[in-house]
Amino acid sequence: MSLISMPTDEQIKRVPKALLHDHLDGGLRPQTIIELSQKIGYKKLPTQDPEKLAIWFEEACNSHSLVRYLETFAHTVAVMQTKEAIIQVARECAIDLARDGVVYAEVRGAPELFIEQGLTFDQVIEATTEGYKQGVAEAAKEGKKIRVESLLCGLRQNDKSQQTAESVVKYRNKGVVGFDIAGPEDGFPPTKQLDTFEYLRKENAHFTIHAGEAYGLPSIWEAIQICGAERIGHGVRIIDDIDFSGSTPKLGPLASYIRDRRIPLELCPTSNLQTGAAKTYAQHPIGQLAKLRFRVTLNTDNRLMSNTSMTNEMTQCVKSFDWKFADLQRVTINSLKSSFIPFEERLEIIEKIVKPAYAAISAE
Ligand SMILES: O=c1[nH]cnc2c1ncn2[C@@H]1O[C@H](CO)[C@@H](O)[C@H]1O
Ligand SMILES: [Zn+2]
Repeated sequence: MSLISMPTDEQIKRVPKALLHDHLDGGLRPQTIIELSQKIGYKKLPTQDPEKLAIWFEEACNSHSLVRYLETFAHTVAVMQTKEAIIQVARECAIDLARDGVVYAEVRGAPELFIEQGLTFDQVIEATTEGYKQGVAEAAKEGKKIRVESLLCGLRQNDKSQQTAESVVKYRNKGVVGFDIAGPEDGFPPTKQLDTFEYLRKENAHFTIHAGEAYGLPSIWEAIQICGAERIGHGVRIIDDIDFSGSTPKLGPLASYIRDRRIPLELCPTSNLQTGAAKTYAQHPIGQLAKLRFRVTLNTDNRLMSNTSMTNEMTQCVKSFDWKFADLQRVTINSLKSSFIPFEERLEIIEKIVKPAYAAISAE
């Protein structure tokens, strides 16, 4: 067997994975939500049964509407208002990712969502970093090596992005590697917060922008050409700028720019099925975009809301698009190349961890 062979389900579980787009408040364990809600007397959960709660989140998110999808975060955010709760959620996040075979993760969260009961931005950020540190140490005891870094999100519909961006600069090299802007896309263009992106560029800080998920090409164009995003969160609708009517696909100017400049797309297929950008996994543009050699990365977005994992996303890609070990390795290396950590540290993970493991597992 070799890199051009098809991995088994069990091998997919074991191959190293890298993740650039995962929301901290979208990945809680259902059991933890229930425990934390009982501790603080939060009464609005639809059920106290962890299995039923998991199903409730997934079904509530299958609405084909990003706005409805985002409403479910009210419950996770409600139980993450203390240092202890944030540490627990972040710790479990690192452990769960490590058990899923993830060796490098950039996990994002919006500090402004966790200050309802008096925490400061600094306390939220430090609790998150502490949680990852504890989770990484616990995973190491299980023999699983993972590195987790934070991205801080501003929200498109609010006005706290500048403060968040300043925190990204303050905590650079102290657990935080970049900025993102999330929230409802339609009606809240990122250009409304242009000053913040200009500030980040002046500070040489890294940032990505959610774009081209619920809204089309103009949103992607704005994120890249006006705001200066290094990566695109989702970006799935770039497919609208590719003409598939002839014998070979023809890229429009924006699609060409993104592919040829190697701008990373943080694709999250299962999440898109829920919010409506594609009907089935097999019809999701990731298959075509990977074939056309865009800088495609594979991500979970919200493991709780989408009932997914990196193993599941990889399994679906193998089933839907006949991906081989080489394709899984390519998206993993793409993620590492596109990560916001220093270049030599990306290379080290690629050369010392990813490539040797793919070579060994694919040779079994
Ligand atoms: O797919 C998405 N698109 C846009 N915003 C999202 C998505 N998933 C989560 N969030 C938003 O990001 C916040 C910080 O983590 C979440 O609270 C949610 O409101
Ligand atoms: Zn997202």
